[in-house]
Amino acid sequence: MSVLYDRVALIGLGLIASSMSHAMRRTGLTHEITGYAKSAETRQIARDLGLCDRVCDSAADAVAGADLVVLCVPVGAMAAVAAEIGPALKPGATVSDVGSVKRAVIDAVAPHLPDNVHFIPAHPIAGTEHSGPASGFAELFDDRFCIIVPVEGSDQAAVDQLTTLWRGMGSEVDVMEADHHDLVLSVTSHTPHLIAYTMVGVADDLSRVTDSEVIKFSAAGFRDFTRIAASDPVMWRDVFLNNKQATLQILGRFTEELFALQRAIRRDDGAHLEEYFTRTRAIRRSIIEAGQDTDAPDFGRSKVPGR
Ligand SMILES: NC(=O)c1ccc[n+]([C@@H]2O[C@H](COP(=O)([O-])OP(=O)(O)OC[C@H]3O[C@@H](n4cnc5c(N)ncnc54)[C@H](O)[C@@H]3O)[C@@H](O)[C@H]2O)c1
Ligand SMILES: O=C(O)C(=O)C[C@]1(C(=O)O)C=C[C@@H](O)C=C1
Repeated sequence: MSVLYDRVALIGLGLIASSMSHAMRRTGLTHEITGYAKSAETRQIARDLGLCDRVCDSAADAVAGADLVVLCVPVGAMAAVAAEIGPALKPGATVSDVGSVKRAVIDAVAPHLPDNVHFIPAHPIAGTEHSGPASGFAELFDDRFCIIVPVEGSDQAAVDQLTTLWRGMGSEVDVMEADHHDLVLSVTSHTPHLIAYTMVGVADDLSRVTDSEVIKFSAAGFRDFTRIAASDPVMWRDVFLNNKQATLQILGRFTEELFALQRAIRRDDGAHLEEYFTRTRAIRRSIIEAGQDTDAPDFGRSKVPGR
């Protein structure tokens, strides 16, 4: 594949940025990668790993002269980063992000960007429970979706170039409107994470009662929950605070269904339970048939070499 952007700046050097760096280098999508992260410790780890061609000590230095700038920081940090880089951006550059929430990121970032850059938000639907500069790997985005969320007036040529980059990193690209993205992701990603956090929290409370039998005898279902609930606390705090409306809407639906199942159990209503579980089993099967279940059969992706 040929070079798509001469210089790419990655702001925030965690799981997603480090995976992007590996994925871009895998097929030579850029000549130079610069990077910046808030903590000096992270910047040093990134230097030791050779994650970027240059790790800079300020975000403004990292973006100077970059043709593509990708904000890879927690959603709650996007506004401050955009304010810092705004005056240093190269005219004509594309600014994108990888935040898990789109409407709040657009509202936070857009006001800080000059008119002469292209702002094209994006969200790779790929991740793991690990974080930090050492957690990335080149295959993270392979056969996963990346959703591009063009804003009003987005330049089509710039959108096409970013689409080609994500395809070059292994992803399939789809386009969505921001509010729709946030509702869909609250169903498929955000609320499931909250439920996993809750279930593991309940088990942790219980383990004090049962003298850690919950941990000792944890079955496959619970282990899957623990993987999800090990995800980065700051990232997920920011996801929920910035996708409040959709999360509360889906949680409302979730608790209604939970109460209905609770009532079915109390009333010995086996028919309701069996009908419900038959319906949900069909969803799992349709995901597998659509080829979206790239994680099965292990627990997540913890067996990927080097992680
Ligand atoms: N982890 C996932 O599964 C996943 C998947 C898709 C998208 N995302 C999104 O990608 C973004 C990054 O997530 P990640 O998993 O790579 O997180 P991470 O915790 O691995 O990395 C975040 C990085 O941002 C840096 N950072 C934090 N605040 C900063 C600031 N103010 N200025 C500069 N750097 C700062 C941290 O030092 C760290 O290097 C988030 O917005 C997240 O919602 C995550
Ligand atoms: O596999 C995981 O660990 C993930 O949770 C990744 C996952 C998700 O699928 O929900 C999490 C957050 C994102 O924004 C995108 C992907």
